[in-house]
Amino acid sequence: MAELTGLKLEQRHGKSRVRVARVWRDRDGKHHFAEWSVNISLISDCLPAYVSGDNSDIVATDTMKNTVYAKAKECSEQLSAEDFAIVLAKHFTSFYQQVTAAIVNIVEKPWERISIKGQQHEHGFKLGSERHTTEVIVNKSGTLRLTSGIEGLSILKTTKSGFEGFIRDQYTMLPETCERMMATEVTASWRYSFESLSSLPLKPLYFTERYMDVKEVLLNTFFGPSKEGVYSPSVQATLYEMAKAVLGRFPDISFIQLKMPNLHFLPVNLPSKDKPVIVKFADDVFLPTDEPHGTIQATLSRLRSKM
Ligand SMILES: O=c1[nH]c(=O)c2[nH]c(=O)[nH]c2[nH]1
Repeated sequence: MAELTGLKLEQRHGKSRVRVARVWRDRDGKHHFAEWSVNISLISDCLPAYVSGDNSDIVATDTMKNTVYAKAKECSEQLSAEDFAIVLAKHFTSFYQQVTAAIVNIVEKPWERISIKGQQHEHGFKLGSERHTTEVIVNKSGTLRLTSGIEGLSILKTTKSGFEGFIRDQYTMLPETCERMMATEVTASWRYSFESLSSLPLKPLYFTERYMDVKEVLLNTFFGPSKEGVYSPSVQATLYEMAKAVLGRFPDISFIQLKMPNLHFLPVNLPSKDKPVIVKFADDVFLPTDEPHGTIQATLSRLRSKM
């Protein structure tokens, strides 16, 4: 932020959607692979570029793009999207005197190792669905804010869901039910409690493992045990249970946000002029819709950090 005469300027500049893929080859022939789309945004002292056309303090966004490839090359061991974002943010804040903070976002493409005849393939991958996301904000002083997440996690259960006891008024048509489908596309993001570069865990792939574990906790809570499942009285209640399970299980997560649209499957009834009816709904034939849909979101955080 800079004060000009009677004006205030807040600015940042960066490069979006820098796509990079990296292969790491083990000595025994196994390959590891990641594909990332990287967004970089730098907060830097480059006021003259805005007010007098003097670019001498500008880190070119083209340089930012090239840095992604150079750092990907330098990372000779497989690393998480979080750690790659940290590598980049650390570089920008330490290498350039002008840069006071770097914000790096990464979306990882869900390439999953394929299995052929039950055996993990050495170098074959197929595209999955949900995506691993991360955002890191690093300041010159070494303070950090690290957020990770999931987007596009589409999940559905065909029973053990209902919605009853809600406000009824002159506009309420929705019948109460204790038997319905429940479908959503989860967007989750959670903040880690590490607040400086020096407090980050050193274990390789720590954040990749955490991502997998958080996803598992979210899914286990949504679905319940394989045979009996778990009853959901509302998307709200299930969302809360999911968020609570994550904070309960992972002491290094201080905050989680969940967005869970309620994707409706409407009962189909086809009346007939003559009896009997053509289709009488019996929890079997549905009309899937995504418009309009309910939007339910919440954040859950600790009042005091467990760390
Ligand atoms: O789980 C639900 N929560 C709602 O807030 C809501 N509103 C609605 O029409 N159906 C549902 N279902």
